[in-house]
Amino acid sequence: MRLRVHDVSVKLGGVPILRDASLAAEAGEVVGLVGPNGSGKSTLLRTVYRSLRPDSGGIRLGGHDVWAWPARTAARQIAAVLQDDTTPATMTVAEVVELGRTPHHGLFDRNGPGDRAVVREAMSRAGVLALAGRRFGSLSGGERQRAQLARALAQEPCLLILDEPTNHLDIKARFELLDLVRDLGTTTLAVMHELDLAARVCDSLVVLHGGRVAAAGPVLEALTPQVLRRVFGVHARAARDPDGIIRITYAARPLAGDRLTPQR
Ligand SMILES: Nc1ncnc2c1ncn2[C@@H]1O[C@H](COP(=O)(O)OP(=O)(O)OP(=O)(O)O)[C@@H](O)[C@H]1O
Repeated sequence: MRLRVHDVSVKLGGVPILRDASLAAEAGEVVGLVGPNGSGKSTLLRTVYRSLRPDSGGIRLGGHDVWAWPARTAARQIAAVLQDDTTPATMTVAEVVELGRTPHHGLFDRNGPGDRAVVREAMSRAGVLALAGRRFGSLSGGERQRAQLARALAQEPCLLILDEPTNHLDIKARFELLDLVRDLGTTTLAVMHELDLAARVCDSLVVLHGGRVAAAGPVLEALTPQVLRRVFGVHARAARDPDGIIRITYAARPLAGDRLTPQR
């Protein structure tokens, strides 16, 4: 489903955190939200998954105002995998993933055969089927991350929200998870810190800086040397290599060909 965030502004404690932030994700696209620490990425995500109502602007999913939906409708449409995880440690992985089915029926209704098949498939895709009987609290950081993703997949959402999805994952697991996200075909908005990984998985990027959108578009259009320097404070260049993979080269000094403001 197509996502539109238009002119979202948020103040927290009287301080402007987001200023007229807009972004778009077409149906099935993976859009990366990148920017330095404190630029407002998590705050913007919160307005989309309805944990924080924007002061102005709006969020539309498939043409519907997500803030006008009843909570249950929104829970069926939007799944979020977040860092601040409050999942009870005593629940098994299977029970955690089953929670993803709750918006599709009542909290106290039992899962039917259809639900159980969805849960099993979600665990299989996220690579946690072998952990189904393990207590959530006994999992490693990466295993928890995959269990949370399985719960989100079991929700069968139209929009997937990911906050630093590769945190805690080893390098192989990072690539596996990002390839899985790509293959889902679900509209996805993901906060990502590692620009190389964002470039690999995302159809387009939105660069936040001081609560405003500083650049947006296909990866190579968004991550220009100027944006990398002005927003992230690094000398770097993004380029597609002969394998078709976008790589980012970082340097201690300005790279040849960079246009720099003359130094006094
Ligand atoms: N309740 C609050 N009151 C005041 N300021 C807040 C509040 N919550 C967040 N902020 C501030 O809003 C700004 C944006 O925070 P946010 O978590 O959205 O940034 P971020 O880009 O996700 O950062 P990071 O990359 O470090 O996770 C930060 O300066 C943060 O300190």
